[in-house]
Amino acid sequence: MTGSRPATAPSSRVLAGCAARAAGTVWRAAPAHVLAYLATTLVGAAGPVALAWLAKAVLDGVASGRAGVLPGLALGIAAVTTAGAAAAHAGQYLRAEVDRRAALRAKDELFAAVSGFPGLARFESPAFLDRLRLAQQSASNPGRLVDTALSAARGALTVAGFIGALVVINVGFTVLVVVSAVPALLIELRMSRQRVAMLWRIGPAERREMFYAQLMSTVDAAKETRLFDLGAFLRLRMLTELRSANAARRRTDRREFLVRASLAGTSAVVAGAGLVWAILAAGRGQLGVGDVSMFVAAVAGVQSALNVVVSAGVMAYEQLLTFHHHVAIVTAGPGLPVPERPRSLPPLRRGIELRDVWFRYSEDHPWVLRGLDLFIPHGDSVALVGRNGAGKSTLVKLLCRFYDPTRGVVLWDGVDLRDVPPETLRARIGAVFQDFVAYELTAADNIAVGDLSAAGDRARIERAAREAGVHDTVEALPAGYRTLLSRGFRPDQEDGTAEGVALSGGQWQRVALARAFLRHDRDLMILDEPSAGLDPEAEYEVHRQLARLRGGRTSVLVSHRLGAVRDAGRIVVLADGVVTEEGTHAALLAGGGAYARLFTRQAAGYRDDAQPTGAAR
Ligand SMILES: Nc1ncnc2c1ncn2[C@@H]1O[C@H](COP(=O)(O)OP(=O)(O)OP(=O)(O)O)[C@@H](O)[C@H]1O
Repeated sequence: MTGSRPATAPSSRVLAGCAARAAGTVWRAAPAHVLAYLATTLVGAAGPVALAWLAKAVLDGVASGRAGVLPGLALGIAAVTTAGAAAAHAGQYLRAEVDRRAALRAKDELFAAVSGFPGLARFESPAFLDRLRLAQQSASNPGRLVDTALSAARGALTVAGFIGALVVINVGFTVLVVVSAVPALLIELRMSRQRVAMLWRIGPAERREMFYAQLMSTVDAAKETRLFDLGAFLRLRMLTELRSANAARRRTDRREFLVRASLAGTSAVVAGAGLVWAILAAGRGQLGVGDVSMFVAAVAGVQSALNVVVSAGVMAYEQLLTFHHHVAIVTAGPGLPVPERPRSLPPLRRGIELRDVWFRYSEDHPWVLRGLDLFIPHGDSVALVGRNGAGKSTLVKLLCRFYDPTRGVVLWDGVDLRDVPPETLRARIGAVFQDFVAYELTAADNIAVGDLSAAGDRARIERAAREAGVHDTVEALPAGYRTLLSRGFRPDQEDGTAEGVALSGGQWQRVALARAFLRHDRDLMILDEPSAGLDPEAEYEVHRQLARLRGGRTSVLVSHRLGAVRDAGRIVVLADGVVTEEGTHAALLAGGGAYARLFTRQAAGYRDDAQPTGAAR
């Protein structure tokens, strides 16, 4: 449901479900504020009608010379006007507060769902990302829906009040005014469906526009965009996307403008006809001065209140259509099959087996793994090597169950990973990923994300940092472990943290390693290029530490630096989606296969570099 394009507008049953969900969200977020807002709405709705009746009474009193009633009526007008003004201001505050509280709740619900998706596939689906953007934009919709529903109710009350007055004066005309609003409602509903469909169509262009804008405004891309002089190129691309989105919006706006102008013209004709009739009737003595005043106020009141009802209904419909994306995401389910009867995952005893594993990222993508068989014995270190794109990182992602194999199974001591809740599996795994995240958080938090139970436990964090060889670097930062590892945010004054800093690539690599060291006691440690970016001494030191801490535990190491993998208990070469060679460093060298060729080539590179120094001696 979340991964595909919505071909048609959701059915009215689905929209009713969305409305119920939005109402529930608002009610749970701010019940007292909603009730108070309801009260101010009632006062606001009753005000204009009461004023029209009071004005009629004043005019009738003046015309009939009953001056005695006038002071009471004047007081009444003053009271109604004051109450209306107070209700309007209180209503404004209450509406904003209901909006804020409901948006907070909706956002919480949305991101709880999104961060709960165990797999990665949805985040690689453009349709899902379009939907997520619209869902984020609709976080305020539940609050706004209350607002629109109340405006509709306010409008309906005003209509009812004025209709009471109009009916007394001219029944036929009353029917005409009300019936003339029906086509307007139908036309507006159709236009709002078209607007929402347009917003969905321009979603990709708007996301691309944001992407180009981000490239031009973030430090990550600043080096390349400046050196390659990409400013004008990116700006042009951004503006092209913006222009195409604008063109679609403009077409919709123009159509709506023309239709609304015609509708307004029709209303004006109806009101004008009413006015002519009232004046002629007054001339014939059929209507008094107060009646004419009431009639004019009632026609204008009914028409404008009907307008309010129609636009509120249409707005609510539009808000529901967008909020539908939110509901689709929060009710989408996990995205990876969840076991009906989940099995527990005992500590690893025998090993992890990939049995005849076939994998491709989607049906439109080529096979990455083609019937791969591999056993990772408990307590052993297995190194994965192979050319770029051979599927090493993909295999690692299957071990973490970010995806399920397209065919075949991954077994943990014989238990299919599909039968285990993903969070249970992941709690048993430690990892450094090739594309680890540089969080814009403090140094301490950046390490603690490896195991949040260590947050606040400075001794544990420091130990991990020492093991990763980054403790001295962090200590030397302006605020030590409290230093923000980003130059993108202002320091938190209250917290006393200093100006943020930027770390070097190798220093970041060590921070990522420190996260893994926090989890060194897990059953399986995955190290995907853990020493990329480290200087040779640091690399040697890190691998020594890893070997010491991991001694007797299971690990999978992915590295192109064959010097780093030679000590692994078993080296596995991947090519063409299968294991082509497997064995110890010595055995593979002796075998003279692909590994031996790669290793000899790398080693020769080092020897060639060393030659001149040796020759000079
Ligand atoms: N998320 C993805 N969606 C689609 N295809 C992907 C995705 N990730 C990787 N691939 C493709 O899968 C293949 C294997 O990629 P993978 O990252 O597993 O290779 P690797 O052996 O780790 O490469 P490297 O040594 O360059 O890191 C590549 O052809 C890549 O284009």
